[in-house]
Amino acid sequence: MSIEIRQLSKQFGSFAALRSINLKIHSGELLALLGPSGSGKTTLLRVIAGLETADAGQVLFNDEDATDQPIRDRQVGFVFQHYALFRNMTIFENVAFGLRVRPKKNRIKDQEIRERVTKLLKLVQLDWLADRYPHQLSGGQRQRIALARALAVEPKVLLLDEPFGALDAKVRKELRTWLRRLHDEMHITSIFVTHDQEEALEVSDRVVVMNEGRIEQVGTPDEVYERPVNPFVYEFLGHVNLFHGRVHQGRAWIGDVEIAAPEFSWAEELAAVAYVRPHDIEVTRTANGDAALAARVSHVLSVGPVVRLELLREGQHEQDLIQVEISKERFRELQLTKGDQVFIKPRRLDLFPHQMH
Ligand SMILES: Nc1ncnc2c1ncn2[C@@H]1O[C@H](COP(=O)(O)OP(=O)(O)OP(=O)(O)O)[C@@H](O)[C@H]1O
Repeated sequence: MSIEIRQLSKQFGSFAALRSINLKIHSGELLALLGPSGSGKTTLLRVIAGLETADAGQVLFNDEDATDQPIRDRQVGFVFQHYALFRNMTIFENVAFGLRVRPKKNRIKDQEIRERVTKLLKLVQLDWLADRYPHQLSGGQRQRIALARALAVEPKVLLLDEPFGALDAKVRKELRTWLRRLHDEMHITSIFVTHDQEEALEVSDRVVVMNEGRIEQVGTPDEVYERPVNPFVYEFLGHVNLFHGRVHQGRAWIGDVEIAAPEFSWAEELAAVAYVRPHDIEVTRTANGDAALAARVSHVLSVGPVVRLELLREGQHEQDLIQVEISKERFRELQLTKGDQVFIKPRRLDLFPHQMH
């Protein structure tokens, strides 16, 4: 089922939770709604579900207007952050619930319910827990059961609101991979809300970055990470270093370091902010006669294959530490320890002249 959102707006009193949202979700896609707290992710999900009505705009399912369609006709399945499993029912009965409460004319036979529930429990790899009660399961297991329960009624759309939000980091990671695999098997159009960048980038086909009720950017994980359209997306997706500089006729300067910026050939003496990812900074022991920025190593974190350095530029404050990532091999070559002087140069950067926003 494809979904289209047209010019959707929603106010709570005088507060605008959604401001004229437009979005197309392809059939069979796994889409992440990513943004800071209060950016409108849950509200958008609830409007798509029919749990909330918008003040203006439309929701289309398979090109048909579903804006006024009641929730029971929308064929959506939900999974929320806090597993709302029924405590007094076995896991089996929890998954069967949606099928048992159907109106009589749509209800399937007991034998068929049994088969379908067993199949779903196998799908979420928890068929061995069928006779247990929710309190006898771990948090991660309960979320998988919540998903099986949502899938039982064969929804056309699956909506997940911070499904792994209440779980610890390790379980979250496992469930992410698991959700991705499950989606690849089922191909149900799915939208999940998260404020965790890594989760959105790792799991989804496309990411929708939201901020203050608006969509800032929509794209594949690679697109939004590698080519953010504005400073907000840049800062929201992973670590980024900010350098202040200037642009003039296709050249940019950060301190004495000069970098080609052909896309700004029109610029005349503009102040600019340069965004540089930690792995796009080159570190050397000596300046080799080139213009470079002098800095001092203030912290080294060398766990794993990538070494993270925190550097303090000369004349800058502690709060302006520069994060750099280099390979362990390069780190060994440089033999750096805390307090050493280094020279840095951005290898790749994105410039945002001040006048642009
Ligand atoms: N029923 C409501 N009444 C009044 N204000 C609301 C209501 N629901 C949401 N809001 C407000 O709308 C804004 C958007 O809320 P929403 O839950 O969509 O954000 P979110 O991006 O999902 O945030 P979070 O990650 O914290 O869940 C918030 O400022 C919230 O306080």
